[in-house]
Amino acid sequence: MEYSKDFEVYSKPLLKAKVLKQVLVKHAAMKTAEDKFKYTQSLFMKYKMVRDVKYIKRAFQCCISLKDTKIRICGNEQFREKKYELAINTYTVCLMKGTPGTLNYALTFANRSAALFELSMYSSCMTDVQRAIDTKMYPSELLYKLYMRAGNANRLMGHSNLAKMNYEECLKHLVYAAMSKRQKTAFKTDVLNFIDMCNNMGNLNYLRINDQLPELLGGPNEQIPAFSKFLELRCTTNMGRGVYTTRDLNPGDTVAIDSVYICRPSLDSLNLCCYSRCLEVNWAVIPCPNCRLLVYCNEECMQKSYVEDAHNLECPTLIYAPTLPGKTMINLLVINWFFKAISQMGLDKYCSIVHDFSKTKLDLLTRGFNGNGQYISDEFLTNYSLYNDENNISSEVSFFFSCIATNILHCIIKRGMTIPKHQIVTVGASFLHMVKLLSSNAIKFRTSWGRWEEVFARGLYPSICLFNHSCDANVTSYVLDKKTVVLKTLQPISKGSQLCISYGLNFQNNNKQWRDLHFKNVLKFKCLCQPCIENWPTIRYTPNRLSTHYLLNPNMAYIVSLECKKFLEFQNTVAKETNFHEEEHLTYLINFAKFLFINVKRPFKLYEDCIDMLFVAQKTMLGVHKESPDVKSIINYFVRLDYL
Ligand SMILES: C[S@@+](CC[C@H](N)C(=O)[O-])C[C@H]1O[C@@H](n2cnc3c(N)ncnc32)[C@H](O)[C@@H]1O
Repeated sequence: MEYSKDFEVYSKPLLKAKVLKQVLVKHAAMKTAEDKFKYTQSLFMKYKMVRDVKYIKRAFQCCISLKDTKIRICGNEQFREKKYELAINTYTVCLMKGTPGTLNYALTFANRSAALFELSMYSSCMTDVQRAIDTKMYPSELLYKLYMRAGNANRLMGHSNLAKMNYEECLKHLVYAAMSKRQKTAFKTDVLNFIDMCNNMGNLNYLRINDQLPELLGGPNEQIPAFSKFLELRCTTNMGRGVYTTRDLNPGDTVAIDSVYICRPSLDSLNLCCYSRCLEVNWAVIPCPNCRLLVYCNEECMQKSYVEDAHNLECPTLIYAPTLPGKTMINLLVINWFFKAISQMGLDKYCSIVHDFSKTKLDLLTRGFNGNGQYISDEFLTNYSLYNDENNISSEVSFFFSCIATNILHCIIKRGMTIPKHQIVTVGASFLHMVKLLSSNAIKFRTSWGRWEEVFARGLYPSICLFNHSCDANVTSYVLDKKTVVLKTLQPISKGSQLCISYGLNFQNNNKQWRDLHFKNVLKFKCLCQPCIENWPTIRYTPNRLSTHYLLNPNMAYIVSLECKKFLEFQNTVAKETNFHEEEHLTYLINFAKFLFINVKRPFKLYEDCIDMLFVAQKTMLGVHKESPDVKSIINYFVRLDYL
């Protein structure tokens, strides 16, 4: 089983009592979530299955058991070894462990600013310099260094006036520096040279490209405002609901823009602001001083998250989150979802809504729509009614999910929340529903740093969840910022066809055998897309040369071969240019894709190549690479979104 290691926590006492088998059978036979929860709760009491260990250390933080000053020293060593990313994270851990307003806190901000500077993250560096100064604890004999760093950061960002002010402050504080007269004179000369440089360079302002959201094709859909007006939901017996188009679509059309409902980071990720309306990647974060687990860009994001994300309510429970069995991000999402919901509607209303939901049999095409017939991404019931693949999970996983739900509820109560007796089962059953729903619907954000990849957050986007998967996706997602995902068509799509995204697998790179295995083990459904049904070869085995075999219309042979030759030239020349993502190239790629779409049979190598190029070109046009105001960030941060 996928969760076997974690499952042991709960299965061990049952195995010891020789009852596991019958428990699984009995649990599987129960029809409702409420019955499953009640039964699991009774087992928890009888066999003492609760897991409520406060976290001792987080996976990433080998040094968390050290005192905060020692952690900073550890960061300094990593800095000296030029492991700047690691050093930044170690300093962040030090802030989590430390006490605001102390000397060590001030020094940590200052040291982190130095590492940020080395990675050319100048605006984050400036933020930390300012924080170090604001503590008023930073040693006065070292202040000149901070101002020098601030001057350099501002100068390199093109803010010459600000840089000059920093350099002047630096000179003022140089008198307190513990260095010889000669050293001071040499240092002063350097600073004056920098001031001269600032005088000659003027004041640059970096442009942030494409900050605006693209517009939905034809405007928003009346029923599902996150969709273009040309999309509709339809239901089929083998795929359930799916998204279809009511007119022909071109590659590049914006068909959906969805906002995150809830999102939670991996606890090993120390660079993502946890405020759900921000979710920016930020290397100069501050931790929540209470749970010391979630981090934020600044005080403002933290305060907003306390109120809007109900972090003030969930915070005490989070102390158990890292040691709870199961997938930590899913557990965090359940906790966050519950507290967000009760902060908006109160516990009584919450219980009445989830109870009614469990008793009502909903039509597939109307579930999730509110009383006005609309499907709204940030409404509770829209999300709570998402597809739940409970029929596809094994009896072990199903019981394991019940255990997680029971354990989360136990932790919440243990940390001080009062839930009246008559509501306990309703709340517990709702947790079970959420665990299942989130396990199959919460989208993963991955980053790649060179070859290394990590899932750094998971979030729920209810409108994107309506799209089915294809190993030949004709729609792709672009994560503008983590709170907004834009879906654009990647291929021509004929009127009446289904729009599909990729859940992380494609026929080009993954052969059918490999895909089948992943569908069975991870995604838990049998894929019914065209490449799977027709067993398309991977791109490696798709010949490059045009033959009559590929032509849909033999009369077009000459023109098709001419256009293919032109495309090969385009590939060769444009790939060598650095500015190939310009609008005219995008238009050329769109037209070539449309031309091949009606004239050749797939899979066809040049068509697939063209779609690959379109993906990159669209991404650049959307400015997805901009990521942070640190223009020259050397870390090529990249976000990919999938379910796998
Ligand atoms: C996120 S939901 C997609 C929307 C869902 N069809 C609904 O009715 O709400 C994912 C589920 O849709 C179904 N599905 C998606 N893509 C499929 C495919 N290519 N073949 C078969 N079933 C698919 C599977 O049951 C899968 O677990």
